[in-house]
Amino acid sequence: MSSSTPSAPEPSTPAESAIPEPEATAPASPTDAELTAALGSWLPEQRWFSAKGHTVTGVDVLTRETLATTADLTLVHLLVEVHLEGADSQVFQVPVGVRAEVDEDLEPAVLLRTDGAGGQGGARSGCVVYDGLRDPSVIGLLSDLLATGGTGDVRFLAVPGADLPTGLSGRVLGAEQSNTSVVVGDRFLLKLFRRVAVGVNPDVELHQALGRAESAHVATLRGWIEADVRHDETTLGMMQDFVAGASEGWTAALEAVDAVLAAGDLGAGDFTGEARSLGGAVASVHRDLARVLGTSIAPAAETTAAISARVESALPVVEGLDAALPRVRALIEAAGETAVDTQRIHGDLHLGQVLRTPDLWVLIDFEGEPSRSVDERRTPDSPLRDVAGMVRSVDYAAMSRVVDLPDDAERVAAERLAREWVDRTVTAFLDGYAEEAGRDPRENLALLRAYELDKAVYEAVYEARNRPGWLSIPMHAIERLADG
Ligand SMILES: Nc1ncnc2c1ncn2[C@@H]1O[C@H](COP(=O)(O)OP(=O)(O)O)[C@@H](O)[C@H]1O
Ligand SMILES: O=P(O)(O)O[C@H]1O[C@H](CO)[C@@H](O[C@H]2O[C@H](CO)[C@@H](O)[C@H](O)[C@H]2O)[C@H](O)[C@H]1O
Repeated sequence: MSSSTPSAPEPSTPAESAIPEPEATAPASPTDAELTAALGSWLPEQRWFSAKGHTVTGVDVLTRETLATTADLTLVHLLVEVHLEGADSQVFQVPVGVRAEVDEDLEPAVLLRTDGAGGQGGARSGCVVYDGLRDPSVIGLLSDLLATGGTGDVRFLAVPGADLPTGLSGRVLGAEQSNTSVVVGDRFLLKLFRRVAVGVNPDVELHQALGRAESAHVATLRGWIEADVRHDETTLGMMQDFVAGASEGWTAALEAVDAVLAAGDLGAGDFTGEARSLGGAVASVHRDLARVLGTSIAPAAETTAAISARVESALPVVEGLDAALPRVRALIEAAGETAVDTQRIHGDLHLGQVLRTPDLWVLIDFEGEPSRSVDERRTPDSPLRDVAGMVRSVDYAAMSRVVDLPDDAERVAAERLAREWVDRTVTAFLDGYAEEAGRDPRENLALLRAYELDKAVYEAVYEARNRPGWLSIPMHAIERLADG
């Protein structure tokens, strides 16, 4: 990919471009001033806007590049810097479509309508600017650029032999998450990172490494999009095979929990077989990452200091966290006595990051926690962090189904059943991991618990900012962990 990842395959040479040349009839472009004014109110409403909870004090267009122009559509790539009160600014990627007018189905994606007044260089007609990733034609243009190799400031690079066809169109995936993923031609999954973290994104780097290891538990990487941001090569997106016919681990786990709660019987939603094979898949991916990218040892004190720092920084954001503080500190201290085996890991593993195909589990989204810097995310860490992430997620799946129940005897019974389901499922997951890894994560229980706590604190901050109705899920987990 770059000088910073020397073993990565070189991108393939661009073929003849399928992107049409600009045409005279293309719609007018908005000015930067129009864009920044509109983005100031539009960005905070987006699910992927990671600066929620901060007041936006200003928006600057950092870079603006027209990527493609057809008769009725201009695709403009924007990197925008959002200035925040009392916090560091954040950079977001916003590819926009510009048309003279849009169909009804694109109305919800509209960011700005100009009336044509205020344009630079004389009169111009009005235009509609909208979130490009909602438009199948825009997705098609991005995919064509990957297939043919875009050579502007935003670079489109295909993995050698990727053999990407042109002329595909796309659709946005239902659920918006930290980033925006679209399906292209029902064959590929194109993900555009929304908050741009300067540097090479671990999602591309680790997919490349696991490709070299021929891991069966990841989708094949086909290409990526990058640009220099503040002089550093920075990943903006990636294209990989779309895993067809797969169900998300989160959905599968919820179905099992629902069956248990509806029947009042653990046997009705047994997830232990799935959890066991999931544990095996995670262990297999860890082994491959260690083999290709190496291992190291870190003093446990470094790990516990980082967890303590996370807890401290969460205190002002998460109301009530301070009540558990002395017990939380004791839990963290207990983990600080041994050295930690480290390697590259997934970094943000949960049930929403695993896909169940008829044959096996596939792990996705190796980006790490989006709120960390790229350097932090690329630092080797204990595989127990991933194990803890999945343990927390099993708890989430069960508790998300009881969190909204009225506070009565029925809820108490449901909670008890849900907790038993969690215990069984977690045990099976850890058994499956131990069997494949040849090493049981429970051998270092104090460290495993410290990572669970770390994740629960991260989740508490995440929920406080994004889903306050679910805040009690990680808060209860913190209480349980703190109580030993
Ligand atoms: N290779 C793939 N094949 C099929 N679906 C995928 C693939 N990768 C991701 N997805 C789907 O896209 C969603 C978002 O992908 P993810 O990488 O987790 O994005 P984010 O960084 O926004 O969390 C996932 O929850 C999953 O349902
Ligand atoms: O969108 P990402 O995949 O990058 O992850 C972020 O959002 C997740 C929520 O979608 C959040 O995960 C938390 O909720 C999940 C259920 O929605 C649950 O499975 C996870 O265990 C829980 O941590 C994740 O932490 C955040 O980084």
